[in-house]
Amino acid sequence: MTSLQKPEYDVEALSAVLPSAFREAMSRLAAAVNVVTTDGPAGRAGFTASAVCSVTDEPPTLLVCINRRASAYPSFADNPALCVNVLSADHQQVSNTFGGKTPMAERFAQADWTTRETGAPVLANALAHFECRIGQRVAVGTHDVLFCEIVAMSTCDESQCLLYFDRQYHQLPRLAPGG
Ligand SMILES: NC(=O)c1ccc[n+]([C@@H]2O[C@H](COP(=O)([O-])OP(=O)(O)OC[C@H]3O[C@@H](n4cnc5c(N)ncnc54)[C@H](O)[C@@H]3O)[C@@H](O)[C@H]2O)c1
Ligand SMILES: Cc1cc2c(cc1C)N(C[C@H](O)[C@H](O)[C@H](O)COP(=O)(O)O)c1[nH]c(=O)[nH]c(=O)c1N2
Repeated sequence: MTSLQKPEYDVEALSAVLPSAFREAMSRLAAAVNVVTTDGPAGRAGFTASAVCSVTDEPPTLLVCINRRASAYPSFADNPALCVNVLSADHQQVSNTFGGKTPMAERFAQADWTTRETGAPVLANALAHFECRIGQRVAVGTHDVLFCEIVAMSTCDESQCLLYFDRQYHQLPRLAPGG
């Protein structure tokens, strides 16, 4: 299903909490950093996203939250597929470029890309990539939550993890098995 659904709770009541206080508290929630990409009839686009989460493994599904004001939004609104590229520690500059006010062509020129199952750009040397068909789209406040069914994946065991915590990037090393 691809229709936009209304949330079942009261967004007005939630907005009593100041956005600035919410962001301050959220800055303590360390998150993996991803570049989410799409291509198709509505054009190629990508943006840096920390709001990415596993939903269920039956069927394998994740969610992505995208601000409707983002320049990438029109492409994600109308294309049927996306790719979540999980960034490695080597991708900090890629994250900055896709998270800033940079034209799309310049963003993609920063790194090497391939296409596989869906046509959404797949980032070379990402820690993992999840190619997805976008299913339900739910509007919540300023963002759309995209529920994404996985159609292809890959992982890479060579690199360290890139984390965003306290408004700064951090590198998390891979431990030896059992370590
Ligand atoms: N979910 C998001 O949309 C999101 C997440 C992270 C960063 N950003 C954007 O990146 C820029 C730098 O962010 P920062 O972390 O350095 O400082 P910040 O103070 O803007 O954000 C702190 C934390 O609050 C959350 N957040 C920020 N903006 C949000 C939004 N519009 N909706 C929902 N959650 C939001 C994120 O968890 C973020 O890490 C800002 O423009 C911010 O809006 C957006
Ligand atoms: C570390 C980090 C994490 C996120 C972001 C930024 C950064 C630096 N941004 C913001 C998003 O990448 C940014 O708004 C756009 O790429 C730039 O906006 P324009 O494309 O110029 O409109 C962001 N935006 C969003 O809609 N959902 C998200 O989960 C995140 N997460």
